[in-house]
Formats: sequence, structure tokens, C-alpha cells
Amino acid sequence: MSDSNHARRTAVYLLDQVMGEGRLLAECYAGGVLEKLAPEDRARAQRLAAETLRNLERADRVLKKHLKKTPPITVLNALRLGTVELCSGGAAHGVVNAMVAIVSKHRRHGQLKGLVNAVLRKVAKDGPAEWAKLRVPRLPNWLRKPLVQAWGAEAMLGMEAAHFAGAPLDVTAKPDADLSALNGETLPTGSVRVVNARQVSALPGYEAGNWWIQDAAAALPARILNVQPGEHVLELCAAPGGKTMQMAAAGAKVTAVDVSENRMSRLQDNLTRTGLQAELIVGDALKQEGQFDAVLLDAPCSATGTIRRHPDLPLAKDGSDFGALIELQAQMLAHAWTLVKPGGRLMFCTCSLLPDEGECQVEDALDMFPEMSIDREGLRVPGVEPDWISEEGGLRLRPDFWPERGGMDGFYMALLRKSA
Ligand SMILES: C[S@@+](CC[C@H](N)C(=O)[O-])C[C@H]1O[C@@H](n2cnc3c(N)ncnc32)[C@H](O)[C@@H]1O
Repeated sequence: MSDSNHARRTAVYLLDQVMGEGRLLAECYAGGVLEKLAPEDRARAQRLAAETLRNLERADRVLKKHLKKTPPITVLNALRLGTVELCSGGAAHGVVNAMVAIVSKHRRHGQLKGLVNAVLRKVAKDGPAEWAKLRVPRLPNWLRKPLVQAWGAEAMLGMEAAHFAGAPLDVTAKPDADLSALNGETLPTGSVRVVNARQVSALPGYEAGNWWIQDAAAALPARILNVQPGEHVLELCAAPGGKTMQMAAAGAKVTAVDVSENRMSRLQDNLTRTGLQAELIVGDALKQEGQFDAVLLDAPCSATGTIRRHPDLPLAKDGSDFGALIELQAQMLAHAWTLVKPGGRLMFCTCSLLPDEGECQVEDALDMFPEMSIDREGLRVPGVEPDWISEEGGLRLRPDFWPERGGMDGFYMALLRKSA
């Protein structure tokens, strides 16, 4: 049976994990946090946690004037969740009582239920009027600073507006599929954007495997690589398989490698649902061997291009693990290059906004490998605008692009050719 307090209590726990333990929501979900919840409470807990994180800066501004000192993290998170609910139209009585009940059951901080009651009553009175006037939340400085340096202050504000707005649902169709029943907008790059999608598995064509979820930006690396029927393609870091499915649907013989068994089983499920085929290898990209017509490397990265869908990321992380990722990307790019046949091509991409994980990696590789060249012309597929092409010849995509259409993920990609 559904229980709205169970969903709220779980949302507070998720906020504690992100803000207190530096864990990502996806890690919490994979750890089974939601397993005991009814399906509707599961969706509600996820939505409440995500909305609170998206609005964290605003909730803290509203709360600041009602708090003399900062309460323990879990009490603060209950106040933040209550504030976001109250300021987004939640019924005052229900929200205040629920948050008081949650805090009163806390082993160590139960006595702070009076504080929660008093503060949230004040928020219920003044918060909603103030809410609309608050600025769009900014990224924390550890990430904001390098992004302003890379793209400028105005672009940063555009990206923050896109993060705040969240992401629509984009899908990629099998070549022969008719998606008209989805009533989506066909984007200039060919993806279909569905607005106000609720339960994905209930949408027309999902069960039949006619399409899969894939952000419009994430669909471009495989489009640009443009694999041909019969070509043997290696995809490194492939799961959960959006790009694998694009290339298999184009008729290529795809070998997909990923180190995560869990994520590979999702790739297998995706292939089964769509009726597509690929050879799957659970293993380390750096240990793969062979020679391929084309290689696609979607390297592990900071994922800073996906903040619209993952508002927890800038709050759980502090950038301290990015150096190791940048090093790993360089190793993977160099190894992937050894697997490309003479005359073949490599698509290098990351869902990052940081030039260190995109432009700089490719500049270094072009310096290191004399037989490597970058193909600017190959980037000119439908919908790609000329000013998205960067100085070294890669494609830089940002969440503030297509503002009138609802944005896109941040991504970087480069098409690298090996001389014959
Ligand atoms: C950006 S995601 C890939 C997304 C995927 N290409 C898609 O389009 O659905 C990066 C992936 O790299 C995988 N990974 C990380 N380290 C790896 C390694 N050493 N070898 C192979 N895969 C690795 C992760 O498990 C993760 O699935």
C-alpha cells in the first residue's frame, strides 16, 4: 500500500546520502534503497529527492532567516524537503505534520521536532511568495569556476537555467519504426522529444522495442561515426547500450565491451527488447585486442554534461576524483587507437562539460599519433550547427544549446581517422 510518509522518509534518507556521504542517487538506487517501497512511493521518493536537490540553494535561502544555527544534516534535509514542497504548492498542514512525524522518530534528533514544526510553519506563511523571486540555483564553485573559465559567464547562466529546467525525454528510433503515436517533436538531429512523458514503459512502441531512451546529444556520436552494414565495430564502455543499439540497427557487426556486469545485463535487456544483436564482453577496455573498421569509445568521465537529469552530481561530488578519470581517458584513447585498422576511424566521446575531458584529450592525442587526423567534415550531419564545432575540430555540445526546444546534454565528440 502506498504511504506518502514512507516516500518522504526515503527522500530525506537519499538527501542525507548525497549531502552527508557524497553518494550519488544512482549508487543509492543500485544499493536497493527503494526496494521495500510500493512502485508509486518509489517514484515519489525519487521525484522529491531530485526536486529538493535541484532547488537546494533556494530552500537554503528561505530557511536561513528562520534558523539561528545549522541543525544536524538529517533535520536540515527534512526542512529542505518540507520547504520545497511548501513552496511548490504543497498543503501546509499535511507537509508540516509529515516532516514533524519523520523527525520525531529519529533516534538521536527526535527532540528537534518542535524546531521543525516552528520553522516550517513560518515557511508555509512567507516562503511561497518569496520563492518565485529567488534566482536560478548556481553550481557550486568547484565546478562553476572551471566552467565559467571555459565557456564564459553568460553561457554558464544559460547552462544553470537548463539544469534547473530539467531534461525532456528523448528517444532514438529503429530505422524502420513509426513513432507518430508518441506525439513527440522530431528534432533537427533526428531524435524524437516527448514532452510530459510519465511512465516510459507505458508509451506506445516501448514494449515492441521500436525505440530506446537516449538524449539527443548522446545520439550524435554513433550518427557521426556512420557505421555501414557489415562493418566490424568495437564499442568500448558500452553499457547500457544506447550507442550499441544505434550501430546494431544500422547493420554493423558490433562487439560491445563494458567492465560492469550489472550495466551489461541492462544492455542485454535492451537488445532483447529491441530485437537487435551484438556480441557482449564484460571486461576491461584496456585489455581488449583485435583490429576493427571502427571503434567507438564513450569514456568514463565526470558526467557533468548530465546535470539536468542528475542534480545530485554537483552536490555529492567535489571534483577530487576527476584527475584519475582524465588520466584513464587518456589511456583508453591511446589503447582504442591501437585497435583501429589502418584507414579506419575512432569516435572518442564523453558526456562532460570540462575541456580536460574532451578538447584537451583530443589535442594531446593528435600531437602523440602522427597517423591520426581529425575529420571536421564528418561532423556535418543534419542538425549540427557550424558554431558547435570547436577549434581542434571536435563537436562541443552544451545544455544551453537549443534553449527554445528544451536544451540537450553536454557532450564532446571527435571523429579521428587513421591513415591507410
Ligand atoms: C558513459 S558510460 C557509457 C554509456 C554507453 N556508451 C551508452 O551510450 O549507453 C561509461 C561506461 O564505462 C564503463 N567503464 C568504466 N571503466 C571501464 C573499463 N576500464 N573498461 C570498460 N568499461 C568501463 C562503465 O561501466 C560505464 O558503463
